[in-house]
Amino acid sequence: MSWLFGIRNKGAPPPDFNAGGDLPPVGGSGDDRLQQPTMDEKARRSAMEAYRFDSSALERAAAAAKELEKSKHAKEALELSKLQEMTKQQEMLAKMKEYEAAIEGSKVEQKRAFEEERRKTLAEETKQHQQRAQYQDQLTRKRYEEQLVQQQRLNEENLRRQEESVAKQEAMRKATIEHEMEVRSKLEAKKLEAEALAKAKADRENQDLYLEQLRLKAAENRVTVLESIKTAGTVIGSGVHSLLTDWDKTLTAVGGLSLLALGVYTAKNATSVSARFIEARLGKPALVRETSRFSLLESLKHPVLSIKQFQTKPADALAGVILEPKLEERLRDVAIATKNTKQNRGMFRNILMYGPPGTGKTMFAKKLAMHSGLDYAILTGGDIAPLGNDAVTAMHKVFDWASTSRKGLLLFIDEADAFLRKRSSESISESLRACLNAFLYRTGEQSNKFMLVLASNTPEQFDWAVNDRLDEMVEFSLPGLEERERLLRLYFDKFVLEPASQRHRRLKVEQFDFGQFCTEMARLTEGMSGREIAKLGVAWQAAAYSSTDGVLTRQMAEEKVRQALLQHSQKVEWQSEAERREAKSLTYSSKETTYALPRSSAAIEAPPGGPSQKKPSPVNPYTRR
Ligand SMILES: Nc1ncnc2c1ncn2[C@@H]1O[C@H](COP(=O)(O)OP(=O)(O)OP(=O)(O)O)[C@@H](O)[C@H]1O
Repeated sequence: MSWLFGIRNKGAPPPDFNAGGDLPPVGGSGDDRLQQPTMDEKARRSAMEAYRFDSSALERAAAAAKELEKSKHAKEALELSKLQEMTKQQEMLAKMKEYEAAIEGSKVEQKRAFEEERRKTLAEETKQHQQRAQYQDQLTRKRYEEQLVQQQRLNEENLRRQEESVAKQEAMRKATIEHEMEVRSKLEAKKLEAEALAKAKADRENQDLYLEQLRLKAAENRVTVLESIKTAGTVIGSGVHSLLTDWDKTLTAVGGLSLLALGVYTAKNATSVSARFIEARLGKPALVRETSRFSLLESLKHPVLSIKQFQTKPADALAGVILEPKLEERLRDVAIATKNTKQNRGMFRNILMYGPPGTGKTMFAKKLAMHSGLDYAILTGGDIAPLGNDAVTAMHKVFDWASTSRKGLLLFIDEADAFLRKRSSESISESLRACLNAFLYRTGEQSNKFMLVLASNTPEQFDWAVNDRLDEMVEFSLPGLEERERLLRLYFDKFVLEPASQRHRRLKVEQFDFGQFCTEMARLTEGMSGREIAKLGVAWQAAAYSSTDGVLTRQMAEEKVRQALLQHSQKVEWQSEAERREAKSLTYSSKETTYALPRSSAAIEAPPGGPSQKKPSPVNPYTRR
């Protein structure tokens, strides 16, 4: 029924206004479509449409009203339609409100955009202001700089003018002075000439007078000297006469003179003896580099160190020294013999320790001294040559000092070949020869005060007399595979594991098989000395400390070994070069206890296959495999 109130259902078909009309249908059948309307016809139809009135709707409305009147639900229908109308109106109102809100929103948006635009404009204006101000500032600066330049130019011009005028004045003044000097010198010359002439004239006139004066002065002088000699002779003569005639006086004079001479002589000798005594007991000789012996001066200088030295107890002579088992056995015998000698106050034996550097010679000598309850003193042969003529005195001082030791002294001379060379050798200087003689003199007899331990890398250079004084010769060779492994373990433990176990240290170690690692590295480090392996331990520690987290990884440790090997091969190359030049012995027999089997330099230079063959890779000639 909605169509009655002008509401048409979407699905309902539109009323057929053409039904029964005289207008032709718009669509039509296929035949009608063939007959297309003409243009006039179309115009006419549209004009008719404008004035046409549809009366069928009214008719239907009337019929419906009638029907409604008859219906008993007419009132409810009306109410319902009213309600529908109100609902629609409310919906329309809500939509209007929405539109209004949208309009308000758009106004706000418009205002915001406007404000944004205004802000941008303001910023742009400010920027332009700034640019203008900068530009003006630049202009002002430029102007100021130009003014400055102009001012400077003016100043320079003024200065130049002033300088010119000063130079002119100076030139004038100089010319005046020169003229004045010229005039004055001419006057002076004339004056001098006149004076000389006048003096010459006067001298000529007074010549006789001068000669007379000189003669008188000489006669007076002669008389005075003769008188003085006569008086002195009389006085001394009468003195000697009275001394000789009076016996008491003669005796007193002789006695007094003798006493005076004796006093001077005694004082001189007593001073030097007491000085030597004090020096021998209190101070250590300058040649001694390091000593465990107590000395008052040293203990005052290093009190803590001295107390520590007192507290150290005799330790095992081979503790921490890793050597070939046979050598260890031999050294242990040496240590026991030394200890017993000390205890029984026997005569000490002199030992020579030879072999490549860094194989533990010094280390063992120190431990030997401590083990036997002796003091030790370390000297270096290289310190003696620079002393020149004083070397002999210094050498005597060392032995004097050694002889005063109460505990007994192990005198360790490192690099002994530096001054104990063959006396026939040309390279030994006169003072070194004298020093060697002094050494030989002081070591000619066995001593129960000191034990002599010599260390050398080239013992074949020793003088025969030195060799004659040696009781035992021990060779220290480079560590073999087993010893290297033990050394690696020792220093890995000392420098890495031990610090890592201490909480306050920053050092840590990654978890890996340390034993396996040391075994592998021992195979790689062939030819390295004990010192080089000890340094490798320090390098591991340093690597850990230098890492960000303080952790030593296996990779880092391996890298350090690789670097140490590279450095080692480089050192060996240098060493062989130097030794070739000096034609020194390069090899030691590791098995025998004899030494000095010099190899000819040609043998080193030329590889077995002839000189044209490839140079052998640098292998340490001391290596024991
Ligand atoms: N056999 C070894 N066992 C343990 N450590 C060793 C050994 N050899 C060398 N070292 C280490 O190397 C360092 C130096 O050794 P040492 O001074 O005893 O060598 P050296 O043979 O006297 O050398 P040089 O001939 O150059 O004086 C020692 O402090 C020690 O850390």
